[in-house]
Amino acid sequence: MAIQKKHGKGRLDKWYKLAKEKGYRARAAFKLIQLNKKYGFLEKSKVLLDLCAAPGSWCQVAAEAMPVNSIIIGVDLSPIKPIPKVITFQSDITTEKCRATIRGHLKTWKADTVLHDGAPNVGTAWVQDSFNQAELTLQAMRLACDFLIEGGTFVTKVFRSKDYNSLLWVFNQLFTKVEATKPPSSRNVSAEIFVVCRGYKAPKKLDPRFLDPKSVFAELADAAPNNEAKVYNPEIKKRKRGGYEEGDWTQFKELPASEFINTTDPIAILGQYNKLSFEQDKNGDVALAALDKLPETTDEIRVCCNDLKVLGRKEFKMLLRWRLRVREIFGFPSKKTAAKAAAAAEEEVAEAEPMDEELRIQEELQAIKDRENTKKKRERRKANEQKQKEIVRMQLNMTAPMDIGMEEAGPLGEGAMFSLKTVDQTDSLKRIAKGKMALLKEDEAKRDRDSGLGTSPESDDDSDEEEDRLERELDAMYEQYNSRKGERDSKYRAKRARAEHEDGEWQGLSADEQQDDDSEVLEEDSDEEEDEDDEDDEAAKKPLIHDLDNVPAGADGLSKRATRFFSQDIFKDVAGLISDDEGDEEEAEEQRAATEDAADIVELDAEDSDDGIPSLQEQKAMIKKMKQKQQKGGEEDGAKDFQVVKDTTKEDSDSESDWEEEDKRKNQKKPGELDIDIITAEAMTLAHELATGQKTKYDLMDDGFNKHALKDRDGLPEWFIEDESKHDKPQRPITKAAAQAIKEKTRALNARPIKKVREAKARKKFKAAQRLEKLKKKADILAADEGMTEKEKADSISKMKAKASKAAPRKPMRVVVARGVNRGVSGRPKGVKGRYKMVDARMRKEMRALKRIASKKKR
Ligand SMILES: C[S@@+](CC[C@H](N)C(=O)[O-])C[C@H]1O[C@@H](n2cnc3c(N)ncnc32)[C@H](O)[C@@H]1O
Repeated sequence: MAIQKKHGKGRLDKWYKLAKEKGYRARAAFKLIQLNKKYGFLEKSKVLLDLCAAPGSWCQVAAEAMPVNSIIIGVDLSPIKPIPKVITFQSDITTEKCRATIRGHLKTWKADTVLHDGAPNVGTAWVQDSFNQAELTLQAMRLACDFLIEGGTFVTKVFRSKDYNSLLWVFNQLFTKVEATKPPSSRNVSAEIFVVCRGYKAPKKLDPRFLDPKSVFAELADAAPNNEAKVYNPEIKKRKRGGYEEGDWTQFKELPASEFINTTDPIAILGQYNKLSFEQDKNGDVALAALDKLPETTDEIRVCCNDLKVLGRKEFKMLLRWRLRVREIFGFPSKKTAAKAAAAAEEEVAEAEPMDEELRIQEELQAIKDRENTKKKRERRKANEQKQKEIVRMQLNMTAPMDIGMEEAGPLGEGAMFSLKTVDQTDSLKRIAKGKMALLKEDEAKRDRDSGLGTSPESDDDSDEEEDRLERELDAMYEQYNSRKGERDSKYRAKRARAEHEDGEWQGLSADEQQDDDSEVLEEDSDEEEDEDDEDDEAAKKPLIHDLDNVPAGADGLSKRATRFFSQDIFKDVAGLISDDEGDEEEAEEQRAATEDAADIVELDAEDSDDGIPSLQEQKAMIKKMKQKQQKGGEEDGAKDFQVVKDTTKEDSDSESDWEEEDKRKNQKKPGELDIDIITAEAMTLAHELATGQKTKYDLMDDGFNKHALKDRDGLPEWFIEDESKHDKPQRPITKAAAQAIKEKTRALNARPIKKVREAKARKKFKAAQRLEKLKKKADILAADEGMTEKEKADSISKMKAKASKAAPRKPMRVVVARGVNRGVSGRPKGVKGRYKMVDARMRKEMRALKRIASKKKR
């Protein structure tokens, strides 16, 4: 039976064909080629371990790319056909036997790179089917940890699943750089993604939990429910995709209201339960009965307690306030009473053991100082809160900056709320990005919650303060929610940053922004932090914020912005722009002269913006200068090498190239006008978007960075390049109007006669001119003839004119029937001169019949 080829998912795609053509055993080879192109780990490796290597295309690629005499070991459940320069064996990578075999092959060597492209369910040992991909990856990493050299690279395939983040977290603990990427040859429909982990930390002792699937994958699944969010932000309801919580199969949860009063964690109750009930049997809980009778337990409170799940922020606050009041009535320890008790105890101690006079004064002073400090702190906090509120009001155009004294310090001034002072070092920023801040905040929040809502004796003291705090937290959470919502959209974020940038006020990323950007990187343990490598230390010393204003102007007189722009690599070879320090003196002198002229123009508006890109005027000025210089240079060079001669061919063809002349005249640009012709609908759409301000130059720059930007086509076959060229560009939008405009333009172009017709017309014109010339000469001779009367002369001239203007009669078309010797003849049939038309007998008959019918109808 013929082997049936798989066509699902477009299995036989271009990568498949290319793999066949290049002799790779699987299309997967290109994934490794592309990963290596990006990260370049193969060329640097001398020892490589390929886990799950069958059929062996990765080994083939490794053998090609790694230095000669490298050691390559491939292992798989399935057998691997021998590959030159590669050691292969059949084994299960999750077994001890496999580890021992690898050790036997490697001896004392360590691997520079470990590859893993394993996928369960595809091997021959179906016992392994239950093993899921994430666990297999963890097993592969276990082997990597055993055999990798310090600083080594581990490349693994991972599937985007719920375990993905857990795996990334583990990778981050063990490697200094972890990046996830999807090479172009990986099918878009596949959930696979490749993680390249570089810089193996090679810890002396590895916590076994890192490699234990149970602890790695369980950790995140059992995250504590965020009751605070439920209570403080009840409007945002998250669906629980996992269904019921483990071991808790009841949907509706009820609790006696007295428990809510007693509890030390009211937030948890409000977040978890559906109802706080006042109902009970006779002789039930006395506290609940008393609570039921209290005047504070109003009808409103009862209604709220009846269904906690429908409550909003306001109602939750009301319940919390009610709890505090009831606790006071019931005589629960509060902040005030606890403070009093503490003071009394202190006094008692003081009485019992009278202090030395000096010590006492000192302590008193200290106490006064402490009191003052706390008072100041409170005031500062209040002022800050006030300021924040004012800022929000200002953003809503409700107040002016002077109302809150912002005109002096500015929003980033000293002591300002959004000052970047705290994150001006890369390490601080990294810490924040890695989630330290989040942990800290969470801890603080937890502490606040514990102390603020009843756990500590202080908490119940001052209900006003409590309310204030609640209010603040609720406001802050709402603010956070709003800003997160906006910032989740990267486009919005980029736009906002750009807007700030353009205003010249943007001074880096805020901690929050950075945190959001790196949200995929999980928090690190503080112990691990100490393990940060030298590279990080070095980076930490580098300041994060550079003062762009203090960058000195270029020595060549260009503005800072222009200097930075023209110092890019692409301008390296352009003479006359930026002189090379090491270049020869004369050349530098010449170039300086040219750039100085350009700088005069460029300097005008370059000063006030610092985005590193010259404005359009600057660029135009530079281009103009460059052109002038090139022209000048060209003329000079030309004068040296060539002799300028008159173009005689031009004269001859003058009459024939009238069309071209006309075209040129039409297309001639005014001085300073750019030579741009919009010929595609995409370009037209883009031009329109630019003109109407829907797109900016920054958007264009952003668009330039896409997955097609850095494609290399060296060594690829023609058919592949041809196929690629159809799809390897970003799909730009086209508007209906732009497409229509281009259609019109093409139609107008098509309406113009083609070159041959133009030439024929020109020839005709030329001949007519010749005839006219002849006629003129004859007319002159006639006019000079003295034997003719004036009338005779006039008649002869008009006859000559009529004759000249009369077109030569067209020779009739000859119809040649494709029969006999003429059957199947291509080109002119033998013995036929002049215009002809080949017809077959049937066609001639049909044409005659048609004529007959037409003439009959006329009659
Ligand atoms: C996608 S293929 C690898 C392709 C390979 N990278 C190449 O370039 O040819 C996945 C391989 O993982 C192997 N595999 C799955 N579970 C394994 C295990 N527990 N031990 C060893 N190999 C395993 C399968 O046998 C299969 O050959």
